[in-house]
Amino acid sequence: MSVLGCGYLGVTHAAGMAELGHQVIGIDIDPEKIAALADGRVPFFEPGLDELITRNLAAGRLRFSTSYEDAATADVHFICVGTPQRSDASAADLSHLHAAIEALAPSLAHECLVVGKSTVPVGTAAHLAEMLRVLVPDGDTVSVAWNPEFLREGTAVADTLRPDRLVLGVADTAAEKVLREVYAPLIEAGVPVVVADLPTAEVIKTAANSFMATKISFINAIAEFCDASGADVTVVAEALGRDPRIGEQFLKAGLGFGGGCISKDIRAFQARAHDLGVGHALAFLAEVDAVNLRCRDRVVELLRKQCGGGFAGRRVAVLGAAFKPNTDDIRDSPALYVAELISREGGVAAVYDPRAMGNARQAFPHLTYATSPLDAARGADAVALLTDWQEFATLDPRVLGKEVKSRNVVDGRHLLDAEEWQGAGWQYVAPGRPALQS
Ligand SMILES: NC(=O)c1ccc[n+]([C@@H]2O[C@H](COP(=O)([O-])OP(=O)(O)OC[C@H]3O[C@@H](n4cnc5c(N)ncnc54)[C@H](O)[C@@H]3O)[C@@H](O)[C@H]2O)c1
Ligand SMILES: O=c1ccn([C@@H]2O[C@H](COP(=O)(O)OP(=O)(O)O[C@H]3O[C@H](CO)[C@@H](O)[C@H](O)[C@H]3O)[C@@H](O)[C@H]2O)c(=O)[nH]1
Repeated sequence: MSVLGCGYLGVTHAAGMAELGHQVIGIDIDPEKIAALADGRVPFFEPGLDELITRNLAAGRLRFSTSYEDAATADVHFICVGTPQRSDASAADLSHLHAAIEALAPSLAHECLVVGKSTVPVGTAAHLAEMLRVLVPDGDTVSVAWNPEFLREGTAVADTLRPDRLVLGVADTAAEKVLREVYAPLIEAGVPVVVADLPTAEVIKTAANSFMATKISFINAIAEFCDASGADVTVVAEALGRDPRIGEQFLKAGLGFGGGCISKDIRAFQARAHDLGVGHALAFLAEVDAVNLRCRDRVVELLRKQCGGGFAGRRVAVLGAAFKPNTDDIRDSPALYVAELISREGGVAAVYDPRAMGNARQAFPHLTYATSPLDAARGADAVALLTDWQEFATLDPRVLGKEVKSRNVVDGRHLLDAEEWQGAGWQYVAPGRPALQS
């Protein structure tokens, strides 16, 4: 089989499929990425992925190439290219997807299945099937399926090898049979399968991300309400989460969601709803987005207060650059948004992240970069905890307290032990916990 697009999703999927015993070739247009992968070097940080790739390269089940011709003999082609937000609109940019289909089509001369995994607006699978009918020499032999992916960065390997469910979006039973064969080891191990038609499979993915976004923004809206009413959002969330109908996951308030998926997916979902004449049905997602973006500004405001009303001439230790822990991905990172605002207002944002320093430096070269949390804290007017890396949870507030100019901390991820930090003489503040701020 082939995997087209070797980014966070594609390379994990390629290695995962090889681990299941398939012969896999990963194709990408980025020659540096392919050279690194062929050499067993993963161009980003994802726990456990190096070992998976090294093992499957050595076993001869996994190869990488920049040439679509090398994918010609495969009978299943997984499409994993990016579908980012368009630069001029909230809709998804499908140009990489179209380019991949155009590049693949001339090589398709025998019966095969093209399986989309990228997250797309409903109707995309049907459009790609139409493109293939026109572009492929004997177009009838190619069918299209949609198999959306639910992996999370940071746990991508486990999510691929032990998914919660497999969604098989198919137009006929032949495609379903092929996908059941591809995933046979997982299905035999008990992974539930949901078989759907193509539009349903496409909608399942964007609905899933929209639900998670809504849950996070719900608790962040409650956090705003807590700030006004004197309640504590962490206790509210704990009590809500104990109800199995609500569930405890995705109820962590703070800085809100970022990353390369959720925000762009809820925007693309709304754009598609507008196209289909049902914009009103998903209008609430605009509010979900707005609540989420407000979280970042609310954390900036807490920091501004701690810095005496403005950032000019102040130094803030920014702990975290990745959009979440256990990844080096900084796409739409709330932490870097906050750092950037501090810097723009004349402050020094001294950033430290265990894994994302390289990416952050490249995208935000004008920020200041520290070699450790202590180095970031040296002479700081405030410490901002913005990504919930476990190594930040165990920071000793007494040790850090010796480095800073003023013992001010904003816990944007509700990670730190408020009592411990207050006991060590810090002014601890966190969104949605107003009682701690007096
Ligand atoms: N990252 C995740 O956790 C995740 C999870 C589920 C679904 N998704 C979805 O998967 C898709 C990919 O996301 P990602 O995070 O892996 O993006 P990414 O930007 O990390 O990777 C995309 C890759 O596609 C390559 N590419 C672009 N055009 C190509 C072409 N014509 N042919 C071959 N390769 C091409 C790029 O060079 C890049 O390596 C998106 O639709 C995303 O929404 C991502
Ligand atoms: O209670 C919570 C949970 C998460 N987050 C934030 O939400 C963002 C997204 O987190 P997560 O969903 O774990 O990360 P992703 O790797 O972006 O994964 C999401 O996006 C992927 C791409 O579509 C999907 O495959 C996954 O199922 C979906 O969880 C991060 O910034 C988190 O810090 C919170 O603020 N509070």
